Amino acid sequence: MGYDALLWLSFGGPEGPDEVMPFLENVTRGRGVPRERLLEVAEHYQHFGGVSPINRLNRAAIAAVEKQLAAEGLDLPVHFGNRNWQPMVEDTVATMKAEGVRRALVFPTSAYGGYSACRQYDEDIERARAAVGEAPDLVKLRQFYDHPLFVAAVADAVRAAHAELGDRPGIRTVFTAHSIPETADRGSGLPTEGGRRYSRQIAEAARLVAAEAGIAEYDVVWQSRSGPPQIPWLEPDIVDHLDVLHAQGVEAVVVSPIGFVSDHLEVIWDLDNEAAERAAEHGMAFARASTPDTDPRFAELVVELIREHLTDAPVRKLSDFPAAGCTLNGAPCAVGCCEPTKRPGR
Ligand SMILES: CC1=C(CCC(=O)O)c2cc3nc(cc4[nH]c(cc5[nH]c(cc1n2)c(C)c5CCC(=O)O)c(CCC(=O)O)c4C)C(CCC(=O)O)=C3C
Ligand SMILES: [Fe+2]
Repeated sequence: MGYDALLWLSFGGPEGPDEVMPFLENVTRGRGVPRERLLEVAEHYQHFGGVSPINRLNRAAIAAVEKQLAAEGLDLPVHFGNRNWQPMVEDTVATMKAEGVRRALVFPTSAYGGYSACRQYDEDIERARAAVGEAPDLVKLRQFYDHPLFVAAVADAVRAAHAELGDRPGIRTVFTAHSIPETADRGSGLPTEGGRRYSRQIAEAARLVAAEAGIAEYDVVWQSRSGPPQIPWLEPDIVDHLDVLHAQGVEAVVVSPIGFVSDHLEVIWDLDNEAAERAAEHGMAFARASTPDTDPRFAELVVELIREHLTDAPVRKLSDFPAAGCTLNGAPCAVGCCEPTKRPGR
């Protein structure tokens, strides 16, 4: 059961003003996102000099994982490729092939199931392999939203944000994730599960983190809605929700972007900017919990997911939902695909 590399597969983001529009065109190709929305989002990027932090954050997380691999005596070179911007995954897989990689594990930088968070990364794998020809076999690691290390890292970040607000009584904790179209959510996961894999996993992760952090009252809301306004997406939006909380007399909020692993542009714009501003308008105290990628447990988590595959270890997870996301060469998830005996590429 040999693997000779790890492919770190992420979303990608621009690294200069001229890269913003071509990046956005890659993201939204054929997805019916209105032009006005694109221009508005381009403004968010230009506000930061056209540079998304996402590539830098991925490189830093990769460096931490490389250290952890070395510390655990695992010889697995890490290659970085993106869906939407350089380094493009097609180029990365071509390099891997040229370097003689025959079989690699893939870590996608999303903890969840659903189309945008999981299935689209399978499509990226398929596209990249097709572009290269006689490509290495690529085995994707599972979804990790309910892994104890993920839950612990997010819970500590939530605790730290509460401490920032002075641990006063009456702080409301609000978990947020990227909104997706209602139809995409309903259609996510195996039909036998009843759909809504994405929003159910988000709700489950929020429940686990709240329990770990000792928080009784919390909300799960959505952010960064895109697409034409007449199409329903998951609601409520975080900014609207702050109005509701204010009307209820809530005076302090901790916002945890549980749907993301890093402080990329959607986090720093939609939360640190828009949501924080709305909270300030209402005179509400606001603290945003950090994302888990900079926590040492994140690198440990990635290496533990790798070890599951290398050693046929059982999955370590806190929810009762079936583990999912392990696929070979971009095939869709199958029932029980992450059980040790059914894992692809054994
Ligand atoms: C579920 C989900 C995640 C979490 C899972 C994961 O992390 O993979 C995620 C992550 C991200 N989304 C990102 C950026 C964007 N997402 C967009 C558009 C969309 N996202 C969607 C969903 C998600 N997105 C959807 C259903 C659309 C509509 C168009 C389509 O169906 O594709 C658009 C287009 C403009 C707009 O309309 O907002 C942009 C620029 C960045 C990078 C930020 C940076 O640059 O730092 C990251 C990490
Ligand atoms: Fe997105």
